[in-house]
Amino acid sequence: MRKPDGKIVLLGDMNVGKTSLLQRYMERRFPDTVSTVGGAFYLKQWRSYNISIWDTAGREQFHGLGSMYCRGAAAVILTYDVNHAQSLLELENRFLGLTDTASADCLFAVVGNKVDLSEEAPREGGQGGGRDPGQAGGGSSGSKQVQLEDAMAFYKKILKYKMLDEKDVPAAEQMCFETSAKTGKNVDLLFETVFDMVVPVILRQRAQAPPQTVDIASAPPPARTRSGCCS
Ligand SMILES: Nc1nc2c(ncn2[C@@H]2O[C@H](COP(=O)(O)OP(=O)(O)OP(=O)(O)O)[C@@H](O)[C@H]2O)c(=O)[nH]1
Ligand SMILES: [Mg+2]
Repeated sequence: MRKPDGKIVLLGDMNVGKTSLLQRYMERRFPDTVSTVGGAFYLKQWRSYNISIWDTAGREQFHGLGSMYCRGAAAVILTYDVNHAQSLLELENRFLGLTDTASADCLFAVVGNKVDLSEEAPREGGQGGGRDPGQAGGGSSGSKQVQLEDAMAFYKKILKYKMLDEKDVPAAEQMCFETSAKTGKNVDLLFETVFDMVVPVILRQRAQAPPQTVDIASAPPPARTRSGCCS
C-alpha cells in the first residue's frame, strides 16, 4: 500500500456524527453506528493523491489520543451538532488544543451536522439522531441551537488561536458547513472542498520534507560483518 500523501482528521464531541459523515461520503449510506473506540481511517484517492481520513472518538476517555491522530494533519474537520450548542463550545474548550500537533499550515473546516433534525417540524419533547440523549454530547433536541454565524465566529477564534491572518487562509464562508449525514446534504461539498484545498498543503509538505533518496556515491562503505551460524 502506498504511503498516504496527506492526512485529514475529524474531531468533535461524541454523538455529533463524525463516523456517520464519513460513512455517508465513503460508502454512500447512513448505517447505524456505534460510538467509535480509539480511531479508524479511510483512504481516499483524490486526483493523483492518496489521502487518509481519520475518524476519532469523541468520548472523553479517548481524549488523550486526539493530539496523536492530529500529528502532521493537513486539515482538521471540527464537527458539532447544530441542535446541541454545547458541542460547539466543546470544540473550543476541548478539541482545538489537540490540533497543536497538526501541520503548521493545517486547514480548518467547521461543520455543523444533523441539520435534517432542525429542518423537520419540531416534535413535542422530541429527541432524535442520538444514541443516548442522557450522556454528555448526547441527544439533539431537533431545534436548531447553533447558527452558521456562530460557527463562523468560532472559525475566527481558530485563526486567532493559531495566530493566522485572515488574509492568508480561506474565508470563514468557505470553511463553515452545515451538513446532514442522514440526508447527505452538503456532505460531498464538505469533503471535496477540503480535498481540493488540501492538495497545495500536501505539495508544500512534500517540498519541505527531507529527501527520501540516498546518494549511494557519497554513502560510507558498509562495515564488514561476519555471517554464519553461531554454533
Ligand atoms: N438525524 C441525524 N442523525 C445523525 C446524523 N449524523 C449522525 N446521526 C446519528 O447520531 C448518532 C451518533 O452518530 P455517530 O456518527 O456515531 O457520532 P460520532 O460523532 O462518530 O460519535 P463518537 O464516535 O462517539 O465520537 C447516531 O445515532 C447517528 O445515526 C445526521 O446528520 N442526522
Ligand atoms: Mg464515531
